[in-house]
Amino acid sequence: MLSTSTTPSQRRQAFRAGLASGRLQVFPGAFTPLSIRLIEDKGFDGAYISGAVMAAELGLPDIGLTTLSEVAHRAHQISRMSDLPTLVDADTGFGEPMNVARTVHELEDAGVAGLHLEDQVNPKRCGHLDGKAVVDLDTAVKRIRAAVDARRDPDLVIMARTDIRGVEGMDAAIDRAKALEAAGADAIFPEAMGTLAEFEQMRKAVSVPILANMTEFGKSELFTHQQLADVGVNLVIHPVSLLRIAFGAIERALDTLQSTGTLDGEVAGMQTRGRLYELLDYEAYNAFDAGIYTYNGR
Ligand SMILES: C[C@](O)(C(=O)O)[C@H](CC(=O)O)C(=O)O
Ligand SMILES: [Mg+2]
Repeated sequence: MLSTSTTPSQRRQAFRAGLASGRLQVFPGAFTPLSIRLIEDKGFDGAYISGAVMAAELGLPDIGLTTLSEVAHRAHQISRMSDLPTLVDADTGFGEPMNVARTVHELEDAGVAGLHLEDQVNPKRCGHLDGKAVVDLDTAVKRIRAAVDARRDPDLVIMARTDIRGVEGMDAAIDRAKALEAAGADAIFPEAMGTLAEFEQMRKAVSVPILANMTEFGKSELFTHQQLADVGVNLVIHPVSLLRIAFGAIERALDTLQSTGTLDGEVAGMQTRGRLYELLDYEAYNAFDAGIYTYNGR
């Protein structure tokens, strides 16, 4: 009721244990605080908080327009509603190394279990689009060092994302990933890998956990969890999927409403009031009220 029963530190430890478990961790993207309740209810290991989704929900493209305050606020709203560890997209860290340090503090305070910082230049782009540019190695390393040094909770997972594969190719991606690991990154997010063999190559090149981004309409095929586990990937995200699924359904329903004048035919596919209340733990609120208002201590 009201919020999670665990502390951020417990959720960070759970995230680290999951990454070290040898079992693929599956993090669907929670696009709202309510959706993390559903992800938790279905038994997933954690939830991803996507920058692309956050921007889209504000009606903005994912080109670095969202602010640290907006991201931290949303990350807090989502992270506080479940016991699952959350991994948040911190884009390029919102500025220079000192800004990156502040980003880490804000996101730590927001209760996330981990965050990733990427090596794109500002303004950044979706990692699966063409026309991206990356910063030089020194700048990329300084971002990660600043984040690692700023962290107050040693269990906060600092993940380094490299977008260099789509710009300079796989050899450059391997070199950069190694350098980011050496700079203190706890995990590597190799963006826009083309094939399973590339994931495998990356897995062999670094000793920290690696992430696979199974975003739709991107550069990677949508590999199954089994395929990813088989090449040693430690964590998979489905970052924008729930938003795409919801908006696909919403658009179809709006068309139906427009053409038929009723949503009666859509009700069977809707989440019921009962299921919504279950996710909200409505019962517990009733019980709380009953406990307070029926109290007769005299
Ligand atoms: C993972 C990602 O950074 C995100 O913000 O969710 C995006 C996802 C997308 O735009 O499909 C990305 O750059 O891959
Ligand atoms: Mg992003």
